[in-house]
Parts: sequence; structure tokens; C-alpha cells
Amino acid sequence: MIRFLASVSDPDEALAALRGGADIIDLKNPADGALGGVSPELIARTIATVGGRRPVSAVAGNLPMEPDVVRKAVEARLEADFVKIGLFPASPEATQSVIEAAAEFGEKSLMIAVLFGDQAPDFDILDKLAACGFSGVMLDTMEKGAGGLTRHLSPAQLRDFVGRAKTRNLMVGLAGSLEGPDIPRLAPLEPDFLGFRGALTQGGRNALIEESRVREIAALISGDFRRSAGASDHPLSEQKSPNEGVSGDRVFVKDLVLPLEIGAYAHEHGRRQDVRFSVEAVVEPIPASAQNMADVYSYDVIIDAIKALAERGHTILVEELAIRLAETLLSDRRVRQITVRVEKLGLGPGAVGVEIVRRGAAIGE
Ligand SMILES: O=C[C@H](O)COP(=O)(O)O
Repeated sequence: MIRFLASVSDPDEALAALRGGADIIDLKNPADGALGGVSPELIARTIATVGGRRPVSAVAGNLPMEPDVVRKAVEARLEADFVKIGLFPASPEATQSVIEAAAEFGEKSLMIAVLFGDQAPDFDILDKLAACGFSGVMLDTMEKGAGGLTRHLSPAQLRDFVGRAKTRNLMVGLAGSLEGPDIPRLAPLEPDFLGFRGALTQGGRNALIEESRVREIAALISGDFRRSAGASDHPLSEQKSPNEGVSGDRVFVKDLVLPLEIGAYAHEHGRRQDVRFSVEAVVEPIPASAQNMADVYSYDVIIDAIKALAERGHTILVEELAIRLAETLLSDRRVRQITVRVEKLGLGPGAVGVEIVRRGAAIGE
């Protein structure tokens, strides 16, 4: 099970996170950089408010890699269930001495080391963390304006990190400007927790977190993305072609490209990107006497429906576009089956998207 860590700045936000379904309440001052610390007094008040309903973690702060400074900061925060200690860019010797200095607290609180995915983190340090009594390790990002974790580290690097941590019995977390669409991409790596702050607000990570947004992220994290063994709908089992059994003539529109506001990531909002539509309608056989538009199902109807879709405001998913289009076109009783392909063309690979096949009610779907 993947747990949901929500970073909050005070008791009120802690309650919003708790009500929204966060599993770990993580205290930090987001206005003070990646690991801005809050006072021990605020930690105590938040712990009292949470009242044992969830574990509370606290960051030690944005600290220089000096053993005495880090030791003092951790000592003042031991009331929290976890203390997150940032391993900021420094010489290997300085990093090692900070880890060794923290070793004395391993019995009193669970210590989580934070590495930064945008600062060329050294995963070899995990051996030292395990040897010095750390309970866990996580990745975050330091420069919050420079893109999320998945922009800085490849899927293979993230998998390597999670695997190495687990092999060393370290609890492992991933964070760093993560958004909802990152969850199904990171879930297969099976981290112990995913951490969020910016995605829980409407105006960036310094705005107040909103319970409804916490709820959305909680729902995505608890969703089951894994196929259980022996499931009858195994992808390799024999599938009937969706076109089987539907007869008729075919009217199609191929490769109509329109600029649309579409996408789930924040960077896809407020701009248009090219989307390619291809549609094939299986329709009643065209009568032999057909001579004018009244006798046929026109491809113009398809083009108009696509253009109407492009006029609407921002759409999150290509799937939604495909389904809306299929529904619109199937409302014409002459249409027996619709195949809709919707492709985004601006995301790097040639095209990414979805193709769906839907049948009219009379055909039985
Ligand atoms: O510990 C997790 C961080 O607070 C994540 O913050 P962020 O999502 O704004 O990068």
C-alpha cells in the first residue's frame, strides 16, 4: 500500500489534510524553500490537533551540512513521529558527518533522509543511511520552479532508487512538485509513500491547501493500478475484435488536426496543443439510389462534431474527448458503430492518445 504524505504549514492545514485522506501529516514552512522548518512550538500544537489520528513528520529545516547545526535542529523536533533531514549539496565528507551526527537520534524518532532529485543525488549514500539508523529515505526537489521529480530523474533511476532503499529496509518516498497524473506513473515502482504540497493548493505551494484537492490526490493514491494474478481479463488472453459482427458501410474522417486546450498537468493549462482526430463510422448501407446528401450519412457531420469539441474550454483527458465524440455521433440512428482516435502531437513522441470503439444502442452496447 502506498501512503499519502501531505505537507502542511500549521494545525488548520493539518486538519484539512486529515479530513481529505492524507496518511502522514508533514510539517514544513513552504514559503522557506524545499525544507523550510517550523518552530518546535508549532509542531507541538499540530501534534495535539492531529491527536494521534495520523503520524506527524517535521522537517529539520534548510540547514548547512554541519553536524552540530543539524543535531540541534533534529533534537528540537523529536516530538514528531518522523524527522526529515535534508541532505543538501555538500562535499561527501560533510554529508557523511551529518548522517553520523544524526545516528544518535535513531532510537528516539524515525529519521527520514531527503535527497534532491534535481541536484544529481548520490544513491550510494543509502548504505550509510541504513548503517546509521535512518528509518527511511525520500526524493524531493530543491528548485520548485524547475519542474517536478519525473522531469529530473528517468523511470529507471527512480526504480533504482526505490529498489535500493527497499533492499536496505529503508522506508522510501517520492516527492517533488508531483501532480495527480504522476501517481499512476509512480505507483508501479511501489514506493512506501508519495509526498505532495503544491498539488494540494490552487495557487502554488505557498497558497493554502484545500481539502477537495487532498481528497482527489488521496483517491488517486488509493486507486488500484495493479492487475491481480490470474485475472480473467488478462491482456494476453484472446480478445474478440471490437469490429466483429457489425456490418455496414464506413464513413471516415482521417487526421483532422486542431489546436486544443487539453491535458492534466499544470503546464498543459492556459495554452493550446495540436490534437489529431480520426473517426470511422459504420453506418447503414448506402442505398443504391443515393444521389444527394439526404441519402447519406455525411462526413461533414463528423467534422462539425470534432470542431464543436475543440471550441469547449480546457479538457483534462483525451479519453473524455473520445467518449463525448462517440456519444454525439451515435445519437444519429444511422450510425451503428464509431471508432474514435484522439492523439496529442506535442508531447515528445510522435503521438500519444487513445482509440475507442462504441456501438449504437440498437447494436447492443
Ligand atoms: O515532502 C513533500 C513536499 O512537501 C512536496 O512539496 P511539492 O509537492 O510542493 O514539491
